[in-house]
Amino acid sequence: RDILSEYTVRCKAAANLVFRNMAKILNLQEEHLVNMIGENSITQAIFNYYPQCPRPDHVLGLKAHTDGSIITVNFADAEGLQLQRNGVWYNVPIVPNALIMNVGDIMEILSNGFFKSLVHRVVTNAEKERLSLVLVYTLELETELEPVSDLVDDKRPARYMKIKLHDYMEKYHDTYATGTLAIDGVKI
Ligand SMILES: O=C(O)CCC(=O)C(=O)O
Ligand SMILES: [Fe+2]
Repeated sequence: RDILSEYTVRCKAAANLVFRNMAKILNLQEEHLVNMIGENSITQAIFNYYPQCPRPDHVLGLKAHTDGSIITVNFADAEGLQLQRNGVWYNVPIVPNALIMNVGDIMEILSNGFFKSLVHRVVTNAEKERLSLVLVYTLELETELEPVSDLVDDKRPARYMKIKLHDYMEKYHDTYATGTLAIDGVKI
């Protein structure tokens, strides 16, 4: 428990570094996202265990989805994670001592679509079991989600409707079950 606690504190520092750089890319004040997220941030730690599977051609470890997070930080002990780009699946390599970070739905909404939530999945492996520790950075469920006002103007109107995170997560779980993407349901 102590190790996990220390790990989350250290990853928060890494996540904040990413939020500062994302803010810069968006031409916002460097601390804009850190401050905004800091006020009501929640971190969830999820362990995923994928046993060896004799039929990887028939069985997925985790089906295609985006994360309902701001960003997700993933530490895995083997390959298996795949990301989708332009309809093609790519393996995410394991780089020693490196973490995998991906943008989630909340960041796509906050950034008014500048950053896109990553479609990803996990494939199974006949020879190896696999373990991943996923840190999901999210917000209090009462948070009203909408694009950052500085990123909305006449030239680039809001591309996502305002929605309470609680209601968004309900859509998220429903669409996860049906295999569609919740983010598509809040686009204007
Ligand atoms: O196991 C992994 O590497 C990814 C897990 C994942 O995508 C998730 O928990 O949302
Ligand atoms: Fe995921």
